[in-house]
Amino acid sequence: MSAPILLVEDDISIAIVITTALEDEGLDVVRCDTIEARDRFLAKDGFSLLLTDVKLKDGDGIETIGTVRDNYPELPIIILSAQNTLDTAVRATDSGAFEYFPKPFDLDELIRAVKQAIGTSASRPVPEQGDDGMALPLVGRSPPMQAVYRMITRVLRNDLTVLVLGESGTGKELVAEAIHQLGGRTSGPFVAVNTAAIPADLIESELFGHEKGAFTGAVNRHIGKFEQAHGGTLFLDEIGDMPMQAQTRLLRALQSGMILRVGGREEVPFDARIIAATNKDLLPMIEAGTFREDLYYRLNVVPIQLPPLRERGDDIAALARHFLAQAARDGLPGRALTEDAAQMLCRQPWRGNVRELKNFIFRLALLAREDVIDAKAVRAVLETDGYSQMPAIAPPGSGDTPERGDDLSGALGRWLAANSPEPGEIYARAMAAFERPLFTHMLDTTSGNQLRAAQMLGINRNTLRKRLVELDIDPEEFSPRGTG
Ligand SMILES: Nc1ncnc2c1ncn2[C@@H]1O[C@H](COP(=O)(O)OP(=O)(O)OP(=O)(O)O)[C@@H](O)[C@H]1O
Repeated sequence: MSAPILLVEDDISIAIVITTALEDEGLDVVRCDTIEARDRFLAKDGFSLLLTDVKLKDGDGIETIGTVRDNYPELPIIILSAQNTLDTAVRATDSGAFEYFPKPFDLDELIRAVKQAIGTSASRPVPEQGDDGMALPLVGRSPPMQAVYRMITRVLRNDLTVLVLGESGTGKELVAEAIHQLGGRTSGPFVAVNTAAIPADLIESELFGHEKGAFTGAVNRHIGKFEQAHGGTLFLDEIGDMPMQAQTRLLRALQSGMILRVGGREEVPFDARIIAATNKDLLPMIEAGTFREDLYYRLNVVPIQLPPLRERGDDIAALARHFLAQAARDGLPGRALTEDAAQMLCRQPWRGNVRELKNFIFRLALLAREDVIDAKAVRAVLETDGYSQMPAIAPPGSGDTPERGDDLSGALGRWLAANSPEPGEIYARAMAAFERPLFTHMLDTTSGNQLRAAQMLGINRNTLRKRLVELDIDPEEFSPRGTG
């Protein structure tokens, strides 16, 4: 069960309604009605979410959000307000809140936002959206993914054009599907076009359709993707690979809200939300003249940047377990993962991002000999796959970490000269060299209290716990009991 939600609300009837609704969803709620009490609770215990009113007896809930964000950077915040003004909305959004709900609000919507913010909807396979039963498996609660969810919630109630950016396999299409299914166009179709996979001479006819006789082979009228997506969402994947001529036509369509079928005489209006995606860096392409600048600005109304998997290591174990469950639903043997096995997966580089991890997990489910997959079983499949495994993080005193009086650049110089650790492993080794003295110092200061150490560091308690295991640091050694 996740940590409780802290609700700060001084209208007792609203507080009861919200608490009851959240508890009915199996969520734990702690309630208070002042900023002073809020800060006291936050300092005392870990919470999964702060749900706060604006006008409180002892101050303004938004004005003080900055301090909360500084002290608890990973805590998602949802603001509720009776001051239903644009100014409050802007201040709430600027404060970095995950979501803002003017009162009176729709309770179901609030619950949905709460679940999204704390990641429960993301960590379960979620088939609850969409009548066709299609799941929205956006797994991951790491801070970069929380930022992605925040952006997604901001575009659900409008039809703004979204540009999803990120390396291949980071989940761009999944984000587009999530926007479609959670937003207001779910009764219409979700039409995805991979512009890189269509031959250049066919792309305009694919997107905009063609009239009978428009070109040799056009024996019938063809309805293009823009029209097929009527009432729904058109997802233009790999937009960076679109030929120039098609870019021009696309720009014209976006500007006018009308399309012209190839060989057609009259423009027809289209009604589709446009979400585009690319794994390319479009700015150098604009410089090089291969991507239209005006089209870029048309598409880039709301950019959503998906982080590579290596920047959200915290999500790897959850994703791995999610894919094991998916593999079991797909008919592969049901498997579980030990903590050691999950840690080993977290140390892999996953250059192909979530897609690569997913493929690996499916192979693992197929090839493992036992139902419970341990680190040895993971290693065996990694080796058959020819993965170059990241070495274990250097234990203290191995001679491979910066020595006392030596700075990190000194150690880096030595590593580079000796080619050890190997390229590709330097970041992990440098992080270990930096984190080890940092964490031991903080544990020393807090007598081994991990929660306090994590709060002082401004990182999540679970992140600290995970890194301590990886670095083989035993917090017990710093507790008064451990030293005795
Ligand atoms: N956060 C996530 N939770 C669960 N599954 C995910 C997540 N992100 C990606 N996946 C899965 O990983 C695979 C790759 O995702 P997707 O196709 O959306 O990536 P992409 O960024 O669009 O890739 P490309 O740029 O190559 O088209 C899919 O099977 C998708 O379901």
